[in-house]
Amino acid sequence: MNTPAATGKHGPPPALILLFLILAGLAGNIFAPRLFMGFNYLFGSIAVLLILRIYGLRWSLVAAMVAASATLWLFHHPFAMLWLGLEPLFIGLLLRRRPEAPNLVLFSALYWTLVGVPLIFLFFLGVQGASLGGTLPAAMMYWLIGVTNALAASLLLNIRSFAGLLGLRKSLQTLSLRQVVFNLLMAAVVGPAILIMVLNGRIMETQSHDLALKHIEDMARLAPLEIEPAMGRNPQSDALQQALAALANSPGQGTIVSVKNTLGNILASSHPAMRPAGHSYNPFEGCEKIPVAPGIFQALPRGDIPIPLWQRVQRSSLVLEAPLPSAPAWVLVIELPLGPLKQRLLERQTFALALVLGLIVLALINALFFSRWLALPLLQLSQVTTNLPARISARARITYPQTRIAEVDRLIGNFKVMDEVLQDKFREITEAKETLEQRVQERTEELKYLATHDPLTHLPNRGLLLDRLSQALALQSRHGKKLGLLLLDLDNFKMVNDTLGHSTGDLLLQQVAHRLQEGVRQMDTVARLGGDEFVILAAEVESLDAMGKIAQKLLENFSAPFHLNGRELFITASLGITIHPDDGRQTDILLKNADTAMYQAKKLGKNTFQFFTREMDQRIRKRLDLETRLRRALERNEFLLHYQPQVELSSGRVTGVEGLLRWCKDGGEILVPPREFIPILEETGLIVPVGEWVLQTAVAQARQWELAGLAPLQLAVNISARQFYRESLPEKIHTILEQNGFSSSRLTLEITESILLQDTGESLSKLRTLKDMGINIAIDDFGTGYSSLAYLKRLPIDELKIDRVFVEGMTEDPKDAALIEAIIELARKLGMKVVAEGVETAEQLDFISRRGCEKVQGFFLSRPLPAAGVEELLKAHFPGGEDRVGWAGRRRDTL
Ligand SMILES: Nc1nc2c(ncn2[C@@H]2O[C@@H]3COP(=O)(O)O[C@H]4[C@@H](O)[C@H](n5cnc6c(=O)[nH]c(N)nc65)O[C@@H]4COP(=O)(O)O[C@H]3[C@H]2O)c(=O)[nH]1
Repeated sequence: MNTPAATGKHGPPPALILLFLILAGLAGNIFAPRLFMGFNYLFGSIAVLLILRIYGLRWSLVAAMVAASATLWLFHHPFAMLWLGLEPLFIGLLLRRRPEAPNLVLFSALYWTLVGVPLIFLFFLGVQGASLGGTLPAAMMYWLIGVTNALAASLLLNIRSFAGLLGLRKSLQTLSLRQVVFNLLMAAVVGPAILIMVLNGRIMETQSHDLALKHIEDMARLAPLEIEPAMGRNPQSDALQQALAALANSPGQGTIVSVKNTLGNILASSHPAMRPAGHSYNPFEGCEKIPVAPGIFQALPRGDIPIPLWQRVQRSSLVLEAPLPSAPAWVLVIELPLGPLKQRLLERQTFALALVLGLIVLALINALFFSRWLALPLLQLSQVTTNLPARISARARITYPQTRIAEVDRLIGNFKVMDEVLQDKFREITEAKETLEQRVQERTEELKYLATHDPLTHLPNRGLLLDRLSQALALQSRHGKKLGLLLLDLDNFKMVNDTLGHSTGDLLLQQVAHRLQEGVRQMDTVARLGGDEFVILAAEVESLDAMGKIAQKLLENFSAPFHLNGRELFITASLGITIHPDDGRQTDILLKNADTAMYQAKKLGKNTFQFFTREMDQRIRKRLDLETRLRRALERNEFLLHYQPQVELSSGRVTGVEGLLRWCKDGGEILVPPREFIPILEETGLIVPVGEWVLQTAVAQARQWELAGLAPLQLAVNISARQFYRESLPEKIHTILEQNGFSSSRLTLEITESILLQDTGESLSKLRTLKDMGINIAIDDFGTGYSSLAYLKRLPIDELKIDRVFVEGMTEDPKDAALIEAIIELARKLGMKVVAEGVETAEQLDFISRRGCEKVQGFFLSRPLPAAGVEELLKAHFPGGEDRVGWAGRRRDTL
């Protein structure tokens, strides 16, 4: 069924409810309780109106027709169907027009006033020919019944459990305060008014009935007394006629007093129409004979007459038939028409009805106004507070309703307070939002800035540089000028960081950035690539010369000292320059070229600048190639150790060997000299695993020689800075010594002075650990570093190795000779041994030995040899560890 209701989930099915309501409507009109005066209470329209609200107009019209069909029987005319059927149509149309105020009672009152009552008048006056006096109360009665039914339907819809039973949809389940107030106010008046009216009607009816009964009983008592003397033996006598007429006149108009025989023929009658005598007379003809009291009956016109009950009652009479005591063959018939009595009653009833109707109309007006007065401020409040947050956020002015109802006024007051609080909160939120947005914007700007700038120096970062570079390249290619990219790297910046701390390093970088910016043109870009690398993008440069001048100027900017945390620091930089379009056309290639050139500048002794050249590129490529090959060399077993003997001058014995790394092809042919590949190993960090391999191999070899019974040798192994600073170095050495069963006292680690420069604290503790393990420490290339000699005092050093450069020049350069003498003297005084490196000639050997140097090492005595070579040498010349064959002496004597 396609009805608007049918939403009840737990109640009976909607179709069943509808059917029930239709039948209830019919029953309400069939079993209409009698009120008074023959009026019945037709309450079928309650069900019809319920159907109208729940199932809509169509079904209510059907229900109205079904319910009104009962009036066919009640009024014996189909006309009533019209006014009963029109009611839901009228109300239904009004409901559609005013869905926001579905006031059934008001709409019903309007219907009955405008349509129902005129139709009733038309029907009773026009069709049935009833009197106005009889129709008026009927019209008022039907008005009252109609409005009361509408009120009952409305109240039923207001009752929660009833609404639930009917399975009302949500919109009907919620109640309108105005409606409820209206209904209650109406019910408070209509209920008692109708009740009083009905009771009053009933009482009056009973009274009038009793009065009529008393009349007829009185007459029945009086009649024999009056009649008998007058009748004699002749019923036709005038005296009897006069006595009957006198009797008939006594109770009131229209009473017929007759005497008839047992056959029912009139003998005498007060009514002239009954005469002449002999007519058959039956007062119950065409009537129902209703017993009222012993011997007294009501003659009520039969129901098949097409008039309503109240009209039939008006036309009824009370009839008494009793044989005369003195002449039992004669029957006294008294017919008392109830019409005049009922007429009087009707007039009084009409008055009462008019009063009640007036009262109800007043109640209706009052309920309408009162409910509106009560509910209006609430309605207005609900309207102004609909979408309150949105209104507040739109800063809309809210005009709150005013009322004299204290509770509602308080509610409105609460809303106002809430509104104010919300306004405040909203303002706060808005302000907070604005602040937040501002912060987000600032932060976004900051992040944008950070994404393109270096936070330390505030210079453009690599990203921004590349961006500007590509823009500049695009512009440059249009107007044909050159563009220079200068890559600047600070010299020994790591040392500043390591020795003076990172914050000083940062300060230096900031000052460098400042100087660089001051040293370039406005149109140029200074960027920081990271670490201590800066790039200057010099646009529109005329020539290479101009570029050189820029580089020179930049370097000169470094001539003044930097002031860092109260210290003065001189720092230099190395610059690599590349030119667009000569050296390349792409950003990454130009950057790489500048880097290559800078690297070259470093190699050339730092504090200088270099232009990029193709050869540099090739060299770099070669180096890269070397690096790649070196990475694989360890796995491929391409490393090898050579050992250079060290000879003790006092005994002429080979007392030690220095392990030296070689990179060989399969056949043993040396691939790259150590001085070329070892720095690469150091730079790449490969020196750490390779150095470990060296230690392992050298120790294993020395132990092998020991086991082979060769003279015990002191094994010297070079340790690079990276290796030295590895935390695990002592443990590693310990393991290697352990694994090979080699004494730590036979191992000498050669470290360079640069190691000691880096972190004295750490190097001291590490040296102590190594020393405590029994290992000897030698300072390699002594004299070439820049360190102060103070460390010699603090550090546990056993040996100084005089660098080859001094030995090389000592025979020609007295300064070298003096230096060597000084070193030997210094070592002796500090309790250290001295080893002279790079002794190539007998003269050098002689010079050195006369100066008191303990040990020598050099090509003059022996080049670094493969392990087998060392073995051969030892076996051939020092079978018992001594130079029994005078090898050392001969070597000395060869020159
Ligand atoms: N012209 C000349 N040279 C002589 C003479 N006597 C010795 N030499 C060379 O002088 C270098 C001595 O080693 P170094 O000063 O420690 O200098 C070493 C050392 O610093 C480093 N090195 C070599 N092997 C290793 C190693 O296993 N580990 C580490 N970290 N560095 C190593 O490579 C440097 C060069 O090693 P090599 O080329 O083997 O060069 C060796 C040796 O062949 C001589 O009379 N005349």
